[in-house]
Amino acid sequence: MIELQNISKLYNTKNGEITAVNDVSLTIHQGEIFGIIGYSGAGKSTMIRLLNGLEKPSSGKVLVNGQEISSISGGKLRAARRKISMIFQHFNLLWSRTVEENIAFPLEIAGVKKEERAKKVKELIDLVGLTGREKSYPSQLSGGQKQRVGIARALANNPEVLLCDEATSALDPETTDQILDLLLDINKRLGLTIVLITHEMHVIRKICHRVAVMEAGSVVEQGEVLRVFQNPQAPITKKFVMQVSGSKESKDSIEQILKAYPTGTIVKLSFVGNKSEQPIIAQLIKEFNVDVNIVHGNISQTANGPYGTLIVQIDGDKQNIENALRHLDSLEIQAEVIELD
Ligand SMILES: Nc1ncnc2c1ncn2[C@@H]1O[C@H](COP(=O)(O)OP(=O)(O)OP(=O)(O)O)[C@@H](O)[C@H]1O
Repeated sequence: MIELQNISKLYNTKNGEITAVNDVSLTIHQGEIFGIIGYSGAGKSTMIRLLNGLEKPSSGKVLVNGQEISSISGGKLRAARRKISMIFQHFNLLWSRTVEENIAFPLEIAGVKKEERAKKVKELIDLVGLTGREKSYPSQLSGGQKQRVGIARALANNPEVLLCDEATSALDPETTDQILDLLLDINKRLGLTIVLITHEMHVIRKICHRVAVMEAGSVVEQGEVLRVFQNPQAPITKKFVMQVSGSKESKDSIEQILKAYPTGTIVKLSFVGNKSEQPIIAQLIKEFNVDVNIVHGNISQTANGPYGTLIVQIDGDKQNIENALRHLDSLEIQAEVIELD
């Protein structure tokens, strides 16, 4: 439903030309939650502005529902943009208006009649869990509640796409999780397509179906979140995955266990879906007559199911270890022998 075809965006600055986005092609399907992750300066904000038609690409096309956002202007662009809504890191609420007046604002602009407006505002307040806070002003709300107002306001005109610009970056971890749960719920209930930009892999892991990783204006990797977690390719993707998989601790643990058990083979197992629930370790010990020490383990839930890594030391007869590794391979569990460098 959203297609970016060979998009580039150049800016002329007094220090010369800057390529903010460099030949990016992406397809975002209807009803999915698509994440764009990158460090500061990677080009994420520029991408969002290209998606909602605030900026025109220097070359390439942006298509939303078959309509070329990048080439229309005036009334046509305004009509197309009504179907694309946005929430922001710092909420962008009107401070002199109450919760219900903030949510009613886009409906007023669209010319919706008073009675219908009140009905819609009530519905939205219920949807985002703000019942009882209708008459509060933004200054009287917590960060999470402010973002709930932002979400309700963004949904007022029944958009087809919700763009989230670092929507949880100003929130503490617990509130972040609550807002992400709300976005997931809205995505499921309304079938709304959500595109979010973030620098936090936790956000991607928790709610996105697919992800694009950006570095210096380019998309260096994209794919299903589970696949990217299990098998990151680009060095920057590996760094992002490390943010949530605790690989740093595992390196320390491996050093410790190598000191304690200088024999055997250290293996990192990665598994997805219900393979993470099988009694794999018990099987290895029973069937292949090897000892298995658990060094480090971690299971994460993603929007597409569980993803786990387990680092183990397998010890015993060399042939038995090889057979055990072959068995893991046949279960389609990724087993990577690791050594410290
Ligand atoms: N209007 C502009 N004029 C000139 N350069 C710009 C403009 N907007 C962005 N840039 C440059 O383009 C590059 C990408 O910026 P962008 O804001 O899209 O990155 P980002 O990933 O969103 O980073 P951040 O999270 O820090 O905003 C940067 O080098 C930035 O300085």
